[in-house]
Amino acid sequence: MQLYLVTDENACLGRDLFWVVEEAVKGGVTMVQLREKSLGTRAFIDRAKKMKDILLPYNVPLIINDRVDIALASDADGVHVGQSDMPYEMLKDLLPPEKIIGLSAETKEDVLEAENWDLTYLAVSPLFSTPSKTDTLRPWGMDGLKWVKANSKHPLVVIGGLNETNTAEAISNGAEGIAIISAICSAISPFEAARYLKFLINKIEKI
Ligand SMILES: Cc1ncc(COP(=O)(O)OP(=O)(O)O)c(N)n1
Ligand SMILES: Cc1ncsc1CCOP(=O)(O)O
Ligand SMILES: [Mg+2]
Repeated sequence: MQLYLVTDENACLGRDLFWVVEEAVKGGVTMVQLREKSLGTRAFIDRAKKMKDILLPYNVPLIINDRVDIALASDADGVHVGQSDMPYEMLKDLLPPEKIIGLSAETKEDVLEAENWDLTYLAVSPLFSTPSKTDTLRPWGMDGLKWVKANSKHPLVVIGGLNETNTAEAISNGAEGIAIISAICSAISPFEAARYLKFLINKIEKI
């Protein structure tokens, strides 16, 4: 079960992004996605390399949002793409076979199409509506998650509005990864927020 931190510098309340990420990892985050929407290519590569150096001692994989070139240049562990990013077939050709590939599914059609592909995970996106990303289609909701679980062969990550109040229910309905921006990045203590979410995940895993 993954506690998956997706970064957003704006959500970090003016605190250093690397500090926020390392605190979250110390608290129990098991995977990190570097999500940069306005950084130039060179600055993105530099940031990815620094992030990788920070994550390496914790054995936490680094995923790059959207950009396969940045993932290759920084030797990150994988890429997350959405429905308007690089198509799966091209990604598969460009990435070494051991790299992680995550894909967002926004519709039932996306879920069924992804059955043809060899993904590391499929993201149910967004599970709930969220101010952290507003250019989304209709949220799946818990009933939508149940449908995806019944119709997909892939491990499922949920994203959008996840926090300590709904993590357990998402796991009971089939999520194998909980992806989060604000409930960790904007927490007073990213360490404590991650620790509590990890505690909830461990608790439900034991049931
Ligand atoms: C884990 C995870 N799930 C979904 C998304 C959203 O990806 P996408 O639809 O490509 O939107 P952007 O993040 O690129 O704005 C994600 N990043 N991570
Ligand atoms: C990147 C992304 N993709 C779908 S929802 C979302 C934002 C999730 O942010 P939060 O955890 O703050 O709701
Ligand atoms: Mg994208």
